[in-house]
Amino acid sequence: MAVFTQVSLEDARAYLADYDIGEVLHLEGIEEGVSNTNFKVEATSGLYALTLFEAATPEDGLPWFMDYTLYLDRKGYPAPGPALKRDGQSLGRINGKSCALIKWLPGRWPRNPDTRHATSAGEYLAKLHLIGGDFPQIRENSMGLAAWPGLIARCEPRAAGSLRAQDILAEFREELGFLQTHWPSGLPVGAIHADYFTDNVLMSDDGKVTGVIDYYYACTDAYAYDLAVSLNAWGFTPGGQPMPQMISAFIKAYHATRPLSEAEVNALPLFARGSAVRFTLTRLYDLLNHDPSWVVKPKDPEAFYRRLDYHRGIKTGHTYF
Ligand SMILES: Nc1ncnc2c1ncn2[C@@H]1O[C@H](COP(=O)(O)OP(=O)(O)OP(=O)(O)O)[C@@H](O)[C@H]1O
Ligand SMILES: N[C@@H](CCO)C(=O)O
Repeated sequence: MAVFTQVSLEDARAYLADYDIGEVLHLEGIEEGVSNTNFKVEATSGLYALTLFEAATPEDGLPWFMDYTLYLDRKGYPAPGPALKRDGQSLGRINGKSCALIKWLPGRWPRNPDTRHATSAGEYLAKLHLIGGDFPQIRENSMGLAAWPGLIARCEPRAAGSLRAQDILAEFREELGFLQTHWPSGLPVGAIHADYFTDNVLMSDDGKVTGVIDYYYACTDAYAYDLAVSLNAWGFTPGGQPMPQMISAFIKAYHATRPLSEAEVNALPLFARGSAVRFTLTRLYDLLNHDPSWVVKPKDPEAFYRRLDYHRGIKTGHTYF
């Protein structure tokens, strides 16, 4: 469940009085999600999501996230742009947390995605880069290559009690050396989503993208890195086994919409290794610091760890096609 902070209908009405959204009719806590508190808001002017930002979302990134999603929304991309208060602000505070009222987007994220879903998702990732890539504000990737040594160090104290975690961290220290030496540079860079997982892509019943949500890791980085993150998210079974037909459907649709340069294709295996390390580490950190009394279940780091071996065996990015 993802209602970490309670908000009553009265609290919400008092806060939302600063917006021109009509009367607030209904407020419903959203069970899904692991990072922030979300409510569905029904007002006479339509549906919205009220998000309260919890500790996992960096406070100093909030203005960037709001401006970026507003930019995307205004350019016609299906992003949940923030509603603005009468004073023009998109951010506020409710019950001690920073919050935003954002557009409610239709659709449901695909529970059992097939190549049809992967095709539409690949097309919309490319559109995100084409439409929003030139967003003029810069935000460093706080979960990029430079952050991984620190993430390993933060996992280490808790890993003392787990031989498996120690093995993974020892291997990652070596892998990191390789990634740092070979990390591609000089590729096209712009605003990227950086967390384009199936549960962040809403779709219609016929498998077409209707909304892309959750921009709270978005940043300025290589488009090909965003593609590698997404291939890891869409192209593997929940247990971490590759599904080459899903990888192929996703990358072909991406390439048909935003053609990749040869240098970008060549960078993909390394970027995919890096992204496998990134998500294994954040999941491992969450698992090592998990308190069994918490209702949110930690995600499985092993499933991401398994992706690493697959990408190590890929000699050229053309294999993904
Ligand atoms: N703008 C929106 N439009 C429609 N549905 C939304 C919107 N925002 C959130 N939701 C719904 O709420 C659920 C949880 O939201 P979200 O994934 O953003 O939670 P989170 O805790 O911030 O993220 P995560 O679990 O990925 O870290 C989504 O799966 C979606 O069903
Ligand atoms: N998408 C991430 C979690 C939230 O960013 C994961 O699956 O590990």
